[in-house]
Amino acid sequence: MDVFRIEGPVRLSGRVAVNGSKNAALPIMAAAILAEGRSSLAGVPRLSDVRVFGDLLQTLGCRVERDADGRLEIDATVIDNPVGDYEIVRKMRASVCILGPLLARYGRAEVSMPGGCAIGDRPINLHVRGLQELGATIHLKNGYVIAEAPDGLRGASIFLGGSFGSTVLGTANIMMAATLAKGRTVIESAACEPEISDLANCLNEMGARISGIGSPRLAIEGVPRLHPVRYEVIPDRIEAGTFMVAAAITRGELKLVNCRLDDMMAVVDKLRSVGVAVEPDESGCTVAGAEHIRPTDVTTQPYPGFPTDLQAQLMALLALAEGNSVVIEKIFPDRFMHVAELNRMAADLRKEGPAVIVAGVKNLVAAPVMASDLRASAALVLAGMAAEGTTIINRVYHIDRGYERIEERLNPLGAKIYREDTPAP
Ligand SMILES: CC(=O)N[C@H]1[C@@H](OP(=O)(O)OP(=O)(O)OC[C@H]2O[C@@H](n3ccc(=O)[nH]c3=O)[C@H](O)[C@@H]2O)O[C@H](CO)[C@@H](O)[C@@H]1O
Ligand SMILES: C=C(OP(=O)(O)O)C(=O)O
Repeated sequence: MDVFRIEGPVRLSGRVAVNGSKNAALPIMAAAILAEGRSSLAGVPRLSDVRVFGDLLQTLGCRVERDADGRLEIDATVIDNPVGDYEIVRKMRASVCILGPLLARYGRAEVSMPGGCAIGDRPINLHVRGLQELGATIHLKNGYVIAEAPDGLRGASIFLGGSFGSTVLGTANIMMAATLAKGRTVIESAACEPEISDLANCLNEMGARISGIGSPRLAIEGVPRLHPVRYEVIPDRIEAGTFMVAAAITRGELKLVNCRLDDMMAVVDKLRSVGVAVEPDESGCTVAGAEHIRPTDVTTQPYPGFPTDLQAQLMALLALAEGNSVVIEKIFPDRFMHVAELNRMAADLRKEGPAVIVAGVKNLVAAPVMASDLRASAALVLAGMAAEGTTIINRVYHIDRGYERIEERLNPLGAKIYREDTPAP
């Protein structure tokens, strides 16, 4: 099993290109199911989540391969096994978004319930209810969601709100299903995340008729069929945010290219408020750390608020601020697995329900730590680059889910991150 050995502290400088977005690419890969034929996607990052999703599509009957230019080609001419197998689906939450497209194209889908994971409870009740409102019958058998619509789906008005805001993948699932439904669907309280807008734009390129893109009210006029697409996914705003914090926590300076600051207003605003300089330019921005980081309060929220997927990384930075900060997690109130690990590195963090009080310390100190989930692992890499000494991060397969060979991208900028193989215990 791979571990990271990180030597710190370092100061990063240089230019780094942000990859295509994982959380846009995965639902867009699912959208390829909706059209008979071969779709071609650019900007799909080479991540373990993408490989797993490709394996899932292949089990359905699709052919998935990279072409010579690195585009991901998905041939969905044949879908002959509309089953999302437990062994694959359990690895990744996004697998659940094959449910809507399979149901719409094939009239039936059996998809294993995605398990809970280290970031807390992750129900799919809103996905199920939305699909039922489109006319599907749904029941649970042996841990599988069995969804059927032999006579097709029909448009409906669907409300997707909850106390936490909306559901991102739930919006994706229902929007995809509705593209082939008879009549008009309106999704109220739809997720407004840029990844949902990217999916909607891709679906429209496939012949769908979706309006209200980027707003909480999506209207979808059903069409009889969609066609395959050539499409390029948007840059990953979470990877970009992670690189921004990397510049800040190492008091370095990074130029980010392929970065859409317009998708990151809350992040940029928060970083500026603690003293980090973010200067936009034609292809992205330059981010420069400060010798002194100011404390702040931050609450994670649905887009356009501060994203939960950057909460752990920001907390690593605030651990070094001059004073006390408060981090409140409103989307996944238990998403704090990084707290104990950062404390092992001499941070001073105290969890109080869905909040963490961060008492800034002068220095972090290297330690052996455990990666528990994707963004918690990213926070540990960031902390490791700032800490004095040798940090060992176990279970780095979590970080490979969402960051492509992160050590090979940070080391040319001055990081000292070494991937080492340790025998399983
Ligand atoms: C692959 C992908 O894109 N994952 C992202 C997606 O996850 P995902 O789409 O799974 O997250 P959701 O937006 O669905 O979850 C938001 C909140 O809604 C609740 N909920 C969700 C569905 C449901 O049927 N019932 C329900 O109660 C969840 O428990 C959570 O409290 O959005 C999250 C919130 O921005 C991000 O952290 C994840 O990185
Ligand atoms: C939580 C994440 O992904 P997933 O929803 O696939 O677990 C993430 O990208 O931060």
